[in-house]
Amino acid sequence: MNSPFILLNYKTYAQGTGKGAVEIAKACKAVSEESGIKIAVAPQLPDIYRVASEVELPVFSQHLDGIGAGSFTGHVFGKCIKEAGAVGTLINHSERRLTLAEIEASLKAAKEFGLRSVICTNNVPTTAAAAALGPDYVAIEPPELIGSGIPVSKADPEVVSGSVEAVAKINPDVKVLCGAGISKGEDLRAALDLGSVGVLLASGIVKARDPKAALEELVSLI
Ligand SMILES: O=C[C@H](O)COP(=O)(O)O
Repeated sequence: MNSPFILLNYKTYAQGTGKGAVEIAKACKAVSEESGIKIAVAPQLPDIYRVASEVELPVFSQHLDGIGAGSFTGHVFGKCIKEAGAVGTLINHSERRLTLAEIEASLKAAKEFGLRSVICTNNVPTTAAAAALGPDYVAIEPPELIGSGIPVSKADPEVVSGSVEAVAKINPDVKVLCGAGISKGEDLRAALDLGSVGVLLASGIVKARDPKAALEELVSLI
């Protein structure tokens, strides 16, 4: 089996801001090396350069706009996050929703700048639609379970297995992540058993008293 992929989104949690962004990335690197499991982090945009410069770990952006160089004040430009050290980006996170046209434009920008793409979705039909666009990953996250501590892989296994099935029919090159409420080893194990290749998670690790110990527990059943 290929290594599962764990993508840790820092959101705007205070613990994952500034210096904390680097400390959590160091914990991720240590656990990735100990376990052999691929771990990447998505800090806030102004922390991308800092984290990527100080820790040898894949860094993702939390968002990317489908714009190019020019008159786009306040937008997130693919070239800029790439040069800051990002290797990929979330697109359409539940807390940063986009229109379908914007999702397609963001994905195009990600491809243009060689950034890996993770399109977030909220149910099986939107996962199917996202897969049709051809990102590297889709990440299925029922919004009601985000930050709840109730793992999607246990509370709503059908949305994960249904997404895996839908994506396999539409574009088998697209890999499926799942997220929302994932924090324990058994949640990750269940997510993989449902056919996803990994998880997108946040609060269970970023807000943990000891993020390294929480990560070690997360990968303990792999
Ligand atoms: O990007 C991460 C997801 O929104 C899941 O967040 P959570 O692990 O805090 O439920």
